[in-house]
Amino acid sequence: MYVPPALLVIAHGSRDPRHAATVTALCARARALRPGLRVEVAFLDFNAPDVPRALERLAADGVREVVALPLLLTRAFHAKTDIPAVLREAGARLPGLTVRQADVLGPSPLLTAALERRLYEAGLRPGDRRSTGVVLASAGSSDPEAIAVIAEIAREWRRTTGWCAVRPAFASASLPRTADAVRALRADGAARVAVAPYVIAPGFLPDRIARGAEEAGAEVLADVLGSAPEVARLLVRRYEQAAGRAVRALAA
Ligand SMILES: C[C@@]1(CC(=O)O)c2cc3[nH]c(cc4nc(cc5[nH]c(cc(n2)[C@H]1CCC(=O)O)[C@@](C)(CC(=O)O)[C@@H]5CCC(=O)O)C(CC(=O)O)=C4CCC(=O)O)c(CCC(=O)O)c3CC(=O)O
Ligand SMILES: [Co+2]
Repeated sequence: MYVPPALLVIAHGSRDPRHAATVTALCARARALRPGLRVEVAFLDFNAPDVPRALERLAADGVREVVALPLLLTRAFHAKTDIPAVLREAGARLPGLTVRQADVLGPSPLLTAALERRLYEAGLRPGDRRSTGVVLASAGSSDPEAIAVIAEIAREWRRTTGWCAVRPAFASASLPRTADAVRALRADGAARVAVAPYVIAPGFLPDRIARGAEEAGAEVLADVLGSAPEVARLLVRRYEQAAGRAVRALAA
């Protein structure tokens, strides 16, 4: 009988307890979309279980195949270096287990849809589009590829949906900060500025984004992506893309 690979969602982790609570809620939503699929969570830092412990548990339960899905929006340090190293190391100690790393979540039209959902929940209306400048406020990275992708998402979002302007901002490692992007949008002539945090869960960096929005007087601050239904669907999609590759690899 074909048993689909288990899904191990690998989240960043945070000292802020809202982070793990949000990740847990998101995974519950993904589980509800695929009853029968085993979905577990592990954290890179700050929260338990860590990735080796979660893989040990799966192996102990007789699981043979795992899709490890980075709960990350960009292919940067954590996705390119950190997670592959952790998986290699843990996998070497669990020879009965095959672990495949799925692609990161972004970019995806589902994420843009979730950003729009959060903006409307925060009070924007469809008629506000042409007079509203939006800050795409990401966590930031020292990886230039990730920064370039965020800038491209901002351009594409503006082009396809008709916001007055969309500017990227970064909460760590890279510039501009949220407050600078809010001021730049005002200088562009936006009548109203909305900050859309492009992050998964509340925590240290999202709080920094919120402070920047407040400091520069943004009219609207959207919630984080969190357990938006579009994000839960995207988890399942990235799992299926990686699991499909696994099935083809077995057949070859
Ligand atoms: C490597 C680095 C930047 C660099 O230098 O490249 C970087 C990279 C990335 N972090 C990402 C995400 C998150 N980072 C945090 C938290 C912290 N991140 C911090 C630092 C650094 N993070 C730089 C190392 C500097 C160094 O220490 O050498 C901390 C320690 C301190 C600080 O920022 O000052 C602070 C802990 C604060 C504390 O102590 O509590 C949280 C949780 C939270 O915010 O609470 C989330 C989840 C947000 C969410 O929910 O989405 C992503 C996005 C991945 C994606 O989704 O794409 C990338 C990009 C990537 O992978 O590169
Ligand atoms: Co970080």
